[in-house]
Amino acid sequence: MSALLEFDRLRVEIPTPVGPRPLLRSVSLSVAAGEAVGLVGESGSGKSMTARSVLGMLPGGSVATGAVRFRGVDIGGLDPAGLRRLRSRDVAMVFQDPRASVNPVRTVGDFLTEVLRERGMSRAAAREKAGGILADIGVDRLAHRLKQRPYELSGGMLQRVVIAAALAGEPALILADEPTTALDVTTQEEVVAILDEQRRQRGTALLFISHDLELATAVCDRIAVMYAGEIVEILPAARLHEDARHPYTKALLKARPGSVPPGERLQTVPGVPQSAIDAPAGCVFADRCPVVEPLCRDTIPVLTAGVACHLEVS
Ligand SMILES: Nc1ncnc2c1ncn2[C@@H]1O[C@H](COP(=O)(O)OP(=O)(O)OP(=O)(O)O)[C@@H](O)[C@H]1O
Repeated sequence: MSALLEFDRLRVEIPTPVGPRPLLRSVSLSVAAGEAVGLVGESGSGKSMTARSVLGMLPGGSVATGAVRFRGVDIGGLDPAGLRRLRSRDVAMVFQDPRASVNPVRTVGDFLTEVLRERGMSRAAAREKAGGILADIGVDRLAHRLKQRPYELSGGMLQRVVIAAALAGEPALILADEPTTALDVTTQEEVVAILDEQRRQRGTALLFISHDLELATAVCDRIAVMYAGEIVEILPAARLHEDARHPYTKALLKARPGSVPPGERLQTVPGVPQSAIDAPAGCVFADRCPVVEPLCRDTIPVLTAGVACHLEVS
């Protein structure tokens, strides 16, 4: 299966007064056409940075090495027109806060038809197509909705509109960065179900960023576990519980709310989450790992057969 999207030892550094420091240490991951991959890990591990790198949205002054390839083309080598084309045609992004994605004073109809109009579709045809997608995802009173402005919609309804806009452009890939974290639990489930169903029907690939392992497992084919700027394990979502080998993945699984009987104290991953910038020289997880060995402290384990752990590679 050839990759639609491929991160090849992507490293991102920012300048600091004490010299360049990493935000991503080395990210290698591929997403096939139509595949859904979940990127999970604690806050600061670099999930958003990884997704943003696909659209060339890295912090100013940062330097990226390695490569991010879309359909085999290195995104780092695209000119501004190529990057615009990638953003408007091939890859759509859905962020955590839907209100940050929309212009507050424009109507839902204008927001939904923008990409289609840019591609030369007539206003009437674009409205019909946008309305059709809204209907597909269960939005009622279409004519009324198209005239509404973002502040008139609930967070859940607005995130549905943002997902509809992403789908309207018929991208090959959707990057969804914690798309339901800002919503209440029931709405979260509905919005995730819509994203899951619609992208399956259309054969759209998905990079689904979440700190919620259960949610990612429910909608993804594979799960990539990220820690301090590196992918430490990649495995099929259906085998996550049985096949997890990395000590960090195992710790995350134990820290899930459903992993302890009701009333018992929830386990946490011992220690504090680290970013790439303060990760140790060897294995990124060495400082918190319950089975750390001397080798782990100074030698970086390479991601081999889906896991980056010295104890798993002999
Ligand atoms: N604009 C920026 N300039 C400098 N450092 C940044 C910038 N944005 C993020 N970082 C740092 O890069 C690292 C990775 O951040 P990122 O937002 O990708 O993590 P994350 O895993 O998505 O976390 P969260 O779940 O909290 O969103 C963090 O240490 C963060 O502080």
